[in-house]
Amino acid sequence: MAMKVALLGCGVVGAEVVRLLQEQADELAARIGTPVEVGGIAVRRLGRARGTGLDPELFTTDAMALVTRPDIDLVVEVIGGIEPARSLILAAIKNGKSVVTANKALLAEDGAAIHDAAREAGVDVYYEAAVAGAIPLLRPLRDSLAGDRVKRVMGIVNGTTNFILDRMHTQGAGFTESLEEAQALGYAEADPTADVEGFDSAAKAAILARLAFHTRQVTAADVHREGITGVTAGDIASAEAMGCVVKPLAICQLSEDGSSVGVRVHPAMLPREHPLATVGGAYNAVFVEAESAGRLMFYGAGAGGAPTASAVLGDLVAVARNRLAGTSVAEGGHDTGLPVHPMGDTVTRYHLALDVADRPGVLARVAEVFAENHVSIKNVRQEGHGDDAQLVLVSHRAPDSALDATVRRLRALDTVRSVASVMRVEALNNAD
Ligand SMILES: NC(=O)C1=CN([C@@H]2O[C@H](COP(=O)(O)OP(=O)(O)OC[C@H]3O[C@@H](n4cnc5c(N)ncnc54)[C@H](O)[C@@H]3O)[C@@H](O)[C@H]2O)C=CC1
Ligand SMILES: N[C@@H](CC=O)C(=O)O
Ligand code: NA
Repeated sequence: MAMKVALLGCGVVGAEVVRLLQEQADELAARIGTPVEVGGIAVRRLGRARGTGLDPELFTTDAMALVTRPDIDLVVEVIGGIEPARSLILAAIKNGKSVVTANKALLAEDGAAIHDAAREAGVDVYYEAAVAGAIPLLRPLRDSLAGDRVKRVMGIVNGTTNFILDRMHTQGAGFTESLEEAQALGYAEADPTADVEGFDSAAKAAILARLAFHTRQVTAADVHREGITGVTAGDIASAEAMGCVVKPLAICQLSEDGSSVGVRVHPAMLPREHPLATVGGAYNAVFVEAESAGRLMFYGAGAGGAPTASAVLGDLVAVARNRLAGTSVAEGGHDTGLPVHPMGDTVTRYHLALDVADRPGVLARVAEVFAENHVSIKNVRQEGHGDDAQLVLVSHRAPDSALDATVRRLRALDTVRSVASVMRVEALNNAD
């Protein structure tokens, strides 16, 4: 007997899911062991010719009636946002349906409750598309690395912001035009503030931290978040002068004593030789460092309709197979309870460009401020002279709170006309 799928949402991702379900119907049936049939599609408005080739009778605006229909086996949620997605997913679970979703915002906020409900109902909730689109990342973290100890996950998990910064570096393009291009290509969220202010990456980082460190204690609200709207042409130029590129990073890291985790999202400078520095366009890439496995890198399309639909279909096959086998994969049952530590306790490295008065004693005074805050300087160089003098400094690793205090103190110095650029610097080798 065919498995019936209810699709919630038919936008950028949903339309591609429908296309693939139709085009690959025979392969999917062979791989699952039974055909998959679209049982209904919930949309916001009826009446548009959707070009799906499907019977118009399949479209409905009553998503709740669709997810609770007795003949539906699997629900694919690609509406996005918190409500009504949460109520629809919980209703589907309660009614014994397995769920596939691409909704990072919801999972980051309420993942624990959704997994609890799924465990209780004996159904699956799979969400590979929610982080880094097409890239197989969540199932490798959940399953393949289940026997290892993950120490750090660091990556580019937002295609829109990587696309914008890449355009700024390679074409000198402006922020607004690059964002519009990313929107036209289907990479951006419905509200692109989610991308450019780091909310999307923060949700993904929370999901990654929970899976990597087996803790239920991380939600998007716990993630230190800085968007890319403050990145200036000056930052880009400063990065290039140092042989670096600016990348939108998400970093989840176990503390040195293993008692807490740091989870942060912010733009950072990366040396050009860093593997993440070469990840251009809307591509995503994620580094995972585990005790026994060492360094692993996952790379591919992190956004866009077809790549995201590929991950949705992969999950659909997995949950359909589980259902046929009468089994489900419970997630989130074990909680290490690891809490998130404040950003100030995270050890980072800063790059600073200071517009200064070019006169004797200025460098000494700047160095003094670093020393007063127990921050060691890795290197310093002066560019220009007279009224155009700029001091460019890179610190050694120090608690973020000490680096932040250093910058605040420097801003107050008479000899520092302005702080032209402040950005964290990440490196492969974390020893210095
Ligand atoms: N576009 C991308 O590259 C990626 C998107 N995602 C996620 O996939 C999900 C969908 O994203 P997109 O397809 O890009 O968004 P979209 O905005 O293109 O599509 C969402 C669709 O849901 C419909 N919708 C809204 N409320 C509804 C309701 N109550 N009932 C039925 N339909 C409703 C909207 O009318 C729209 O057509 C989001 O959770 C997003 O974060 C994940 C990875 C990549
Ligand atoms: N808006 C997101 C889409 C994928 O999650 C992005 O740009 O990465
Ligand atoms: Na993925």
